[in-house]
Amino acid sequence: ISGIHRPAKLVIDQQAIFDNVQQAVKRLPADTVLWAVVKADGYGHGMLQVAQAAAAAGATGFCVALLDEALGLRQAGFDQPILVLGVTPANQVTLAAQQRISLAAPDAAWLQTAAATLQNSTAPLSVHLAFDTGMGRIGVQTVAEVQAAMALLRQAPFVFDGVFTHFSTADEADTTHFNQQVQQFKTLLAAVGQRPRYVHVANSATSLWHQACASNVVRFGVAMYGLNPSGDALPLPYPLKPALRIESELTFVKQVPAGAAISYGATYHAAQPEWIGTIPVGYADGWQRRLQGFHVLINGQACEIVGRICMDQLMVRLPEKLPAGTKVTLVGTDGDTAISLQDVASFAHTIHYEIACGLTMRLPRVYLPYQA
Ligand SMILES: Cc1ncc(COP(=O)(O)O)c(CNc2conc2O)c1O
Repeated sequence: ISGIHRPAKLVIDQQAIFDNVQQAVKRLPADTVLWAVVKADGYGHGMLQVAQAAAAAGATGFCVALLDEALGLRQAGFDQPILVLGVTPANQVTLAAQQRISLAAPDAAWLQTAAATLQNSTAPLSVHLAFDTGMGRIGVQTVAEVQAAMALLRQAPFVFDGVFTHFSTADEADTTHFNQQVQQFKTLLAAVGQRPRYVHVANSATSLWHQACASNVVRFGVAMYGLNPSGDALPLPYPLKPALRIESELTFVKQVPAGAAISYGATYHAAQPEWIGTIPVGYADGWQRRLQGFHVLINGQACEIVGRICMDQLMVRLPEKLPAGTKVTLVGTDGDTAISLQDVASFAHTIHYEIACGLTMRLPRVYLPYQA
């Protein structure tokens, strides 16, 4: 049930997605392609609409986390290469083979089970062997494990399409761990022998701040949404356009006397007679309770969120009496003030990835189209 009868929405600017991808494609090293990372419903922005704009801007493939997300892209008519970055249960890989979806292979044991699952499959399974070079999540870690996997990979039912790794500190100024991962990647890559078609290591941060080693695919996620992978730790080498705004309206306005309590737990008391506005957004929309004390923008002014954030509503202190229906900006620009997803994330002691992915489906998404 999306709340189209509620004045609250996510506005996703597909032109920003298009422009961010186009800028990145222009900067790709020779013989390198960009695959758009559209997992988690496009980091909350809408998987299909992001995929459409990214492909129009030059993305030649997609990365997702789950086979189900890949199937969603295929069902929507996307025919490009799709790589599932997470571990798909090895006994459920038949659909991937049938739908020409590439799967991450985490080790030889997985390959063994996948081969048994596919013994009657008419379609081969495209796999990318995952190297764990220091992310500590999935993949082979030693030359011996690479060799064990290679013994299975170069024969039916597999098409050995790629090897990849994932850097855990590419968005940090300290490059110690990053450099160790690069070295380990080179060691494991050497054990592969003849390289597969795709060799890839780069997330957004790597593509922005590092020369990706021996890699011919960039797995472009957070920067496509216009967000700095480092938060505000590292300066961007080129500008990115944030794609997401969150807009609502005041639904109720009242004046309260000094000492009046606001919201659950009566944790806020008006210090003097105050105008209080109610906004139809709450933690069930992903606007976390810990954002109490943060602010929204109304008529270009920051208005503090007062009292506990409810499931479906929150209250703010207004500078003056304002009519119900007054526009509210939770994320975006209002006059010469702005609230970024990073601002929200910082206040909530988290990262903008989590804020974006946490915006629930109850908030309707409105798309501003791109001009190719
Ligand atoms: C294997 C892999 N490649 C590429 C990306 C894209 O990274 P980017 O969005 O920084 O460009 C991710 C994002 N994975 C996650 C992002 O946040 N938590 C994650 O697990 C990933 O897990």
